[in-house]
Amino acid sequence: MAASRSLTRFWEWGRKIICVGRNYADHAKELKNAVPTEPVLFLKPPSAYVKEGSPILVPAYSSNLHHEVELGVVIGKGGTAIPRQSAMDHVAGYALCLDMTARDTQDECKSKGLPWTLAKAFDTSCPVSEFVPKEKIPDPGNVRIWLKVNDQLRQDGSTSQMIFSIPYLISYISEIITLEEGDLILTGTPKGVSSVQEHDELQAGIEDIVSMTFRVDRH
Ligand SMILES: CC(=O)CC(=O)C(=O)O
Ligand SMILES: [Mg+2]
Repeated sequence: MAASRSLTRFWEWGRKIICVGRNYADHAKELKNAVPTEPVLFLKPPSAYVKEGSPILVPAYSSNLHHEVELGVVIGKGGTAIPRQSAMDHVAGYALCLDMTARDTQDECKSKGLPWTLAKAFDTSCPVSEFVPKEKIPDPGNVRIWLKVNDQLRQDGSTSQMIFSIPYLISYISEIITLEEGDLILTGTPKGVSSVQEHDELQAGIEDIVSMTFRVDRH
């Protein structure tokens, strides 16, 4: 008999990680990107997951690895073309996530018109916290997410600043990509992204609901 799986360990399910870019106007502006009128989507593979206790690895080809703290939405019930009105019924819970980004590689990909895979999808590019059940965040559209590097606050934003709301994103994404139980949606980062170096310590949290700590290492 197959062992039953629990969404509290969603990162073990091997499901999709769907990321939304430029969902905060202040971050789009700090990188001199246009504020989008439609969600910008990209993917990470499940091999991008890393949990506390293991390091975030700087890819050998990058010398400018950035942190991006983001609220992650864990899908509990799959669907295609999910209406916005019932989108939150598909959410099992949340996780605090980092969308680690090789910014120098991303800039090069952008200038050559190439996809962002090398910049965004490498092993350990998606550090995640423990699973946060839905009931613990009654209003995911208005929570503080923050990140410190070596005890210095770098990112401190509220999900109320998102351009596209969580129900809108679930509905929009599911029109294009069928959502499955165990999928994770990264909802974009607020301003304050910056470089991390080998041996840095990253601490991040969703208010005082959940926090996590990671060390940075080199391949
Ligand atoms: C410019 C980016 O890397 C977009 C992104 O991931 C974001 O969160 O915004
Ligand atoms: Mg991001």
